[in-house]
Amino acid sequence: MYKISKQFAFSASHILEGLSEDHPCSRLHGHNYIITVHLKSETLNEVGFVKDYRELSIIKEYIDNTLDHRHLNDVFSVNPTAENIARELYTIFVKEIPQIYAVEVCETPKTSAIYEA
Ligand SMILES: Nc1nc2c(c(=O)[nH]1)N=C([C@H](O)[C@H](O)COP(=O)(O)OP(=O)(O)OP(=O)(O)O)CN2
Ligand SMILES: [Zn+2]
Repeated sequence: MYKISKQFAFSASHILEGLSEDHPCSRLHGHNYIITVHLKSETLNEVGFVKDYRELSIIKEYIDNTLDHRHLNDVFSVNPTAENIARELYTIFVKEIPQIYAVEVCETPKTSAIYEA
């Protein structure tokens, strides 16, 4: 099995619902998000790629147009936790790029949430 990944970055704000009032994440705040998209394939194409990294530009377009410098509570119909964002993005991206098997969302350099199909 071959596995590749590519990272994308965006900045956005959010408020997490359902937390106690004294939880800092219940207040408006922002992150410099890093999204890692993971792809896998049992075979390579004629060039030797799972998929050309450059063909992942549709993900960058989606992130730039839909997520960057947005308030994520306005973008997603679910609470914008890292876990929920990872699953939502997986569901959107896999329709265009079926080799995607997981999406990882990092809100800080120390935290990571992965949704894997
Ligand atoms: N399982 C999850 N836990 C938390 C999420 C999440 O999406 N999933 N989100 C948050 C906050 O939005 C934000 O990520 C803050 O996280 P935290 O680790 O508390 O960030 P800090 O930089 O403040 O952490 P330090 O420990 O002070 O470095 C919270 N939890
Ligand atoms: Zn947060």
